[in-house]
Amino acid sequence: MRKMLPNFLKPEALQRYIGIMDHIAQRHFESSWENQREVLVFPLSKRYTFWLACRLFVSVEDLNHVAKFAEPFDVLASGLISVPINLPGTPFNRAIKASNVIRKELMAIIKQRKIDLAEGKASATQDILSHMLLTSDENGKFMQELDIADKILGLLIGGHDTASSACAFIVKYLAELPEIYDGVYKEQMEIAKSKGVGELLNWEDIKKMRYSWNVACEVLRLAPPLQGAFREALDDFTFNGFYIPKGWKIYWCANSTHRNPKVFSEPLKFNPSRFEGSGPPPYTFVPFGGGPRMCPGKEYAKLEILVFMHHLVKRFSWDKIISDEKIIVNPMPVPANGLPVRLYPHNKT
Ligand code: HEM
Repeated sequence: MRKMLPNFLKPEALQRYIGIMDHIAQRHFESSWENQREVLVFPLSKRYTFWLACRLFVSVEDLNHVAKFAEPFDVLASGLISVPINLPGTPFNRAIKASNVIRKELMAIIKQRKIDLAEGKASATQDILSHMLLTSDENGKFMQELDIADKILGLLIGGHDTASSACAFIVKYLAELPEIYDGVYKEQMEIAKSKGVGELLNWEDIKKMRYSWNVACEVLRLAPPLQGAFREALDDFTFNGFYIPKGWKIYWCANSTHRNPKVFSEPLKFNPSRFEGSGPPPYTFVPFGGGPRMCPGKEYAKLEILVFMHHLVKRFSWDKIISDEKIIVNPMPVPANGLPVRLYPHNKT
């Protein structure tokens, strides 16, 4: 299944979802940002990415239904990195119970979808669930319902706090760097102005968002949502004078890799031009990991981040309410106070 995941999340498969992302982003900004003088960015960016995931993975769009997932999901997320003691009341135990609630809800959706597909009431391309139900592996075998529920749960977990952390940090850096904000604003307004009334974003528009993506990459370099991951040494080797025996677990770290001055001159300086042309050499910029276990959600994340940036800068400029807000890492980097900002709508300034 790990081999099949990229099939559901590769750019060709995701292109058809850009319009839906645009539509959900529009509804999100209308309901949660517009007509507000101040907002708390981090909870809102989480709401945006979770709503998108519910819609794109399993066609759950109604906010009451989204909330049915969101509540147990928060419990699950807070128990993900916890002491694995399965006793009543422990975060680990609560996370297991919450994952069972979500799995049950997903199973009901999957069963209903199978019926709807058979009766022609659901479409093969409406979301990733339909795609999974209708795709077989190289031996013609289809996935079991429980397997699909687990894969979707895995995608929800993988994509939950990561992309929302990236969106929140984009808001932070754009507030701090007006000239970078101007570049993103100019690029996104050119795209916005080229669209007819009610016309949704498409793949061609995404391809024009080059500068915005360079900015997002620079944010991911300086504030990678995942700090790293484990690998196992397949053979004995020596690194920087340290002998590592076969079988040892090794932790690779995105933060220190991204601040290597031999690759990124003035590593603490925000400079999106590092990503122009062919960008940094392989394995030096690793917010999504690398090698065979690289994040399968990379392209999906890219689309949701760019659609977020489009809607954000098209509507507002903003400034931070707490100029020196601290960043805590738990386990993702998050602004300690949730990043409160003051909004300045373009049409009212
Ligand atoms: C900015 C957003 C994201 C970042 C920075 C990120 C980063 C990562 C990283 C560093 C890994 C570990 C890769 C490795 O070990 O080499 C990973 C794994 C994973 N990610 Fe993402 N991710 C993001 C968004 C997403 C999204 C949106 C999804 C789902 C649609 C997703 C699904 C997954 C899954 C399922 C894995 C586990 C893959 C495996 O174990 O083989 N991620 N991600």
